[in-house]
Amino acid sequence: MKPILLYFKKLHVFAGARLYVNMLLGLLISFFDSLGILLILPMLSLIGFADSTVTQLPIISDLLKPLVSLPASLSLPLVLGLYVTILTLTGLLQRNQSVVSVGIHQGFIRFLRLDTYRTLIESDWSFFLKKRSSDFQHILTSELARVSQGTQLFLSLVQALIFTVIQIALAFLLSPILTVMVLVSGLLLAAFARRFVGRAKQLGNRTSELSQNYFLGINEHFHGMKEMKSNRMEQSHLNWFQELCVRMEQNMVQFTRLQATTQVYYRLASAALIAVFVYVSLQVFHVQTGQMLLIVLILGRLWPRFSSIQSNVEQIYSSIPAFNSVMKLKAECEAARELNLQSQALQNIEPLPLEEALECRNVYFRYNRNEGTCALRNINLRIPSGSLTAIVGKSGAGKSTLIDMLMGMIQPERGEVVVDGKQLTPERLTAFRASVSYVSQDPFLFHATIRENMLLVKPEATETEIWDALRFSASDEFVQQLPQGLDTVLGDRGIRLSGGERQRIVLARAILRQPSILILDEATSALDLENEAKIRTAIDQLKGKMTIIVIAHRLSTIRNADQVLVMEQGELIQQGGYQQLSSDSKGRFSKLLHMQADQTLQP
Ligand SMILES: Nc1ncnc2c1ncn2[C@@H]1O[C@H](COP(=O)(O)OP(=O)(O)OP(=O)(O)O)[C@@H](O)[C@H]1O
Repeated sequence: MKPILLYFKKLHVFAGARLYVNMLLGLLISFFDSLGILLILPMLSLIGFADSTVTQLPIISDLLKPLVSLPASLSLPLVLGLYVTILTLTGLLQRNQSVVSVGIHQGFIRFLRLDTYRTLIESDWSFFLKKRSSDFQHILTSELARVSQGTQLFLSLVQALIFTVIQIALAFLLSPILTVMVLVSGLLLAAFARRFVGRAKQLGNRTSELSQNYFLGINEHFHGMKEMKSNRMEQSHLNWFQELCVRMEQNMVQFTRLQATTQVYYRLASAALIAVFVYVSLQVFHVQTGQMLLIVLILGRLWPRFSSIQSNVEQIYSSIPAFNSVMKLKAECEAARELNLQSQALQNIEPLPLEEALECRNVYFRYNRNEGTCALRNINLRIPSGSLTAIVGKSGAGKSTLIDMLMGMIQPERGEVVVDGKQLTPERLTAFRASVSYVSQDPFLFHATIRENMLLVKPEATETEIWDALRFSASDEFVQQLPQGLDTVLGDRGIRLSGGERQRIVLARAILRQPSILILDEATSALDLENEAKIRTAIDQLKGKMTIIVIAHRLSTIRNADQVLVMEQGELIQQGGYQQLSSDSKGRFSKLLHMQADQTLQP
């Protein structure tokens, strides 16, 4: 229950006074509902269906007192009118409560989604490296929906308890002994049903686990659709999917069976109890018929409440695993927090441009601190401001890791990253990141127009600035030829660009931001020679205006680099000017150059 109470506290903070208005409405509804029941007996008595003992009942006699002085022809219409008024009032209150309740519920879902998503994106990059993206999707969709449902159920549980307490109080006024008898039976039944609650939690755990697998599976399948189709793996994927769906179905059926079973127990118990109750009341306590009728009426309405409270509790317990997974994710995010998007200070942070040099001093890094292998080992380098630096090396040598380190996306385990002579501390990170533009190996564009994609990084950019950036990346011509030019929608249901075209648009977007440091991770690998040459020339022209760091597989593209860093197995094994390194025939760089030359010459 602890996680639920925590979320209920959040609900309390979120809804504030509305929560109490909602409860007050519930209280009034229960009160009028009870009043409606109480009026049934005077009505029956006035019509002549019940004996005179009814009118002597404790509360009923009070209710009837003002009516006694009236002529008989007036009292019945008055009671009937009162009855209709009470039911109408209850209906109106119920309507208002539904509106208030749905407002609280929907608002709370929005609040939870936003709160979880914000905490997620405030985490640092290392956190995302350790996690599966499908787990985020699972928590943000399925688990959050269960959390919000659980909170809603908790709210209705509180409501049902208020109703029950009022009805019990009413029954107690009419007959304390009988009410205590019913209550003791109810408590015994609840104690017996406890094991069902435990089972409900178990099934809830399984629901979480299965839906996590479901998200992971479909995510992988749709990402790898091309591999799946080209390798004829459709059948094995379908088999996996089918098996999981069957398990999910069985889990839900088991939960429904559990709920149905407890409901049957409650129904049987209520029938048995009412029978015992009527027998004992009449034979042992010699209760008056009118009183008997009224108590049965109240209890008849109370028992379904007991069983719905039980069903609520089972559902709440089955959603506890979802509460736990959201809370676990939030705790992990908070431990990895690098930003506070709600802080006012963040809005006023100015970019920190590179004035002198970006350096690594004795930097070590491991992705997994429990393993011995270092992705970066004893890295010492200096990248002067305004220079063009190329990082080369075999696949897996540590080039991308080094770039992540230079951008402050990951933190050194030992050593330090230094910007203009000062350590890149978490406090300076946001300002530093604001002056870096990065183009990855796998360029990403949103499903939106080209203009929207460009404006994301610089909302105030003018049309001329956008076209200048596109010209820089040699993409102006093909964008002009698109049906709607800059307003062409990209992505799934828009124009699909080739890999090279995407790279060029993303490069234009990076340039539009006018960064102090431009980082290109194989950003021209998908381009044809002609476009690559154009971009190379454009980048060369940027030398001196901004600091450029490129990872290049095609070594011919980095001839104009001021400095080349050669990586191998996480170490920086060579560094120097292009000419200097290529003339060192024993060095790793000249070997890489020869290997590429041989590959190019091969038929
Ligand atoms: N998220 C990660 N978790 C664990 N290990 C990782 C992760 N990313 C990279 N590595 C490991 O770190 C090492 C360096 O990887 P990195 O991606 O930096 O190499 P690279 O030189 O950029 O390779 P490529 O040219 O193929 O992109 C590799 O051994 C890789 O397996």
